[in-house]
Amino acid sequence: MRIKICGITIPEQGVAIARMGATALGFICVPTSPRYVTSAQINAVVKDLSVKVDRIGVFANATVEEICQTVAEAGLNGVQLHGDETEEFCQELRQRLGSVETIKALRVRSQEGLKQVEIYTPWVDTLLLDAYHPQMLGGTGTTLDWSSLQQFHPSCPWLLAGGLTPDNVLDALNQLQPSGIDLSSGVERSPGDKDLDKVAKLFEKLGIGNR
Ligand SMILES: O=C(O)c1ccccc1N[C@@H]1O[C@H](COP(=O)(O)O)[C@@H](O)[C@H]1O
Repeated sequence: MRIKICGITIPEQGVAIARMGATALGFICVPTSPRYVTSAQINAVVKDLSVKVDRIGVFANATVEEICQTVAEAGLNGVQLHGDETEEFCQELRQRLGSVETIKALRVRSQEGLKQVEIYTPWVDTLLLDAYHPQMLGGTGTTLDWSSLQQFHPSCPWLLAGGLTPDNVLDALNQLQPSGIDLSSGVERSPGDKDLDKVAKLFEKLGIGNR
């Protein structure tokens, strides 16, 4: 199962989290976020990584040009679109990015919102479900109603996000079988400052040892 730890801002923490067993590190490229990092800051993390780990940039309503520039500058191999990007936008971006993974995040407000899923699947590699929050785009710590997702079986891989913590992750995984999980605020001391004890507890709960 993929395990993405998102909102990395501090190089030593990114390196430690990758060693603990994360399969992906997420970098918030949304300027309004308290977890925002520049390409130079992402490079400072990526250059010290000694294990293979995906490097995902999180964008919201950025332009294709802005995303492609950051991907090239920061050495990302995946992008997560967390805003109101249309399926046409995903199609254009995917053509431009070639082998870089495209992940479309859907902020689920109701069962009705899940109907959007099939319009995106032809144009993205992976879907991500996050909880809807009226004021914030992401990193909210709000959980989805997992029981309502038990029939969610999209035709492409998907990541479960939204308010996951070391304490509730097994509960979520007992109800759902996502291709991966994505945690941010649930393993933090404060926005962008990861709590390595919480991250270690997460991997312990998942039965994953250091790499
Ligand atoms: O984390 C942020 O600040 C952020 C800002 C803008 C878009 C997405 C953001 N984070 C994403 O939110 C989800 C879930 O976070 P949490 O576990 O509920 O704290 C995750 O996919 C992050 O990539």
